[in-house]
Amino acid sequence: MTAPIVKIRNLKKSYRRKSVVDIEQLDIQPGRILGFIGPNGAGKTTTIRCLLGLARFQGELEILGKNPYKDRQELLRDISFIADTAVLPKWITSRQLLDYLEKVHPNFNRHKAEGFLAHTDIAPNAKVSSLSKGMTTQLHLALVISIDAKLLLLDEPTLGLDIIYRQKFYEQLLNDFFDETRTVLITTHQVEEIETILTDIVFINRGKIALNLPIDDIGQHYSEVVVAPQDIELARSLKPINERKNLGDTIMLFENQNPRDLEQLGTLHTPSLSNLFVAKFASNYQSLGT
Ligand SMILES: Nc1ncnc2c1ncn2[C@@H]1O[C@H](COP(=O)(O)OP(=O)(O)OP(=O)(O)O)[C@@H](O)[C@H]1O
Repeated sequence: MTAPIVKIRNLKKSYRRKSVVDIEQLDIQPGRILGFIGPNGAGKTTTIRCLLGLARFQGELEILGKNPYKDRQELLRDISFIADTAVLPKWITSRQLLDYLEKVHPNFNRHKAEGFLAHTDIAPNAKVSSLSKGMTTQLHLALVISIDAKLLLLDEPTLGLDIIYRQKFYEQLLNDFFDETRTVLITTHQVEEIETILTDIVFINRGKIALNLPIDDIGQHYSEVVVAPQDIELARSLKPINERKNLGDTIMLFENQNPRDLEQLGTLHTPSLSNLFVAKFASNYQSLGT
């Protein structure tokens, strides 16, 4: 096996003695697109800040064999990122941004960025202050995926973008950025949009990893069954982790249950990422009456 791009062992981060990240172990190999998914306040952004060397942490964290806090300067050649609070200076124009990055970043490909921007309405002389929120994000994304980085960290990258551009962005990410030498980590609450491009999912809840699986293995561990009315009590006895109603049907989601037992109850299918998310985290929201 090749060396992981990201290696985490006992990563801990607290704010005012409150533990917000506590990840025992996580390795991310090159050539993977990992969805880093969790409820609000789960610790996703804090973990990304640690990966970027922007926050001190306890434990072991290596990116390309280096410590992001100590070797930040060196690592920034190989890491590209967009933060959920992404801001660009208001006074700068799109062209000036390209000029700047070309000068300061050895791995920035101006030609590529211009190609991405050609598909938007952003004029080279447009100041950031004159762009809409979504256009600013488009500009930022075009810059970020034009950096020849080994690791791309995307924290809610498509926030504020319309649906067509969101789809286009993920297409570009796959076709024009991603290859087997690179790694992408994406956090988003719009899980259904990234489901088809992910190779792996990591669910994080209250700072801890709740699930870490290649996307193709979900079906080996999780099954959804539309349960026939007469079998509902029997199905409940197999302890589904979630039960929901859909147009009068009762659908139950099971974790690590024998498929032969489940087949007696109805047709099995692999749950979508959003249904799996709800099943795993609905208990966080019980106080909301869900
Ligand atoms: N600078 C800070 N000072 C104190 N607490 C913080 C700070 N940054 C984050 N936290 C706390 O750490 C926890 C994790 O926050 P984080 O932003 O990592 O969550 P998240 O998973 O990215 O959430 P969301 O999906 O809502 O963006 C939260 O309880 C948050 O209040």
